[in-house]
Amino acid sequence: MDALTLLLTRQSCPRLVAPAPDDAQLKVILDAAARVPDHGGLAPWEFIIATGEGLNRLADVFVAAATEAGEDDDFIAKAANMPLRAPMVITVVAKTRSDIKKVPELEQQLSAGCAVMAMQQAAFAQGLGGIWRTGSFAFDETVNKALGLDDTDQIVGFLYLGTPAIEMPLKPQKDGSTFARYL
Ligand SMILES: Cc1cc2nc3c(=O)[nH]c(=O)nc-3n(C[C@H](O)[C@H](O)[C@H](O)COP(=O)(O)O)c2cc1C
Repeated sequence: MDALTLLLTRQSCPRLVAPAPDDAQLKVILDAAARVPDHGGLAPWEFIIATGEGLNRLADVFVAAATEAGEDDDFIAKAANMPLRAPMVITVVAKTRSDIKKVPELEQQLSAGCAVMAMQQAAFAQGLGGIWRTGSFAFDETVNKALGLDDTDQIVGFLYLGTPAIEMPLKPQKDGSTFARYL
């Protein structure tokens, strides 16, 4: 797939099944993430890969967080199933530093966000599917602790990856110029 076709046809796929990205595909996905714009070369990211049993461990983390938050049984049951909606989930964490004056933390989080997008694009370009999700567990102290994150870390996405279960019709193209203006 050429670069412009990728940029102009990328879309999310919420229905994902096995197989997960294989080792070679995953390497491309992670290398694409490590290639994103990164002010100051801080590499302010961490990619936590869950597949196989790891998905059950992530489900346990979500259940613990939902329980701790006092959610009802329906939500807890939903939480237990969330990571099982794909054969691989990569939790992308912005590991920001506040002591670097020339690189505000927002820029570091944006770089981590770019990493999510780069990974989704790298998956898509290899014929895989993916969807970037967040939800309350991206902003949850219990989840952060269970994943061994620091207080200053911020989860910017759970990237669900796998093989598209269905062929997604191409969404209509939005006209980008409608969001633009000249100064
Ligand atoms: C930061 C961020 C968080 C998101 N969180 C969710 C989410 O929790 N659940 C969801 O269904 N979609 C979420 N989305 C939207 C999907 O990733 C996706 O972009 C959307 O379904 C539109 O599909 P498209 O990418 O094919 O245009 C999020 C997108 C972004 C950028």
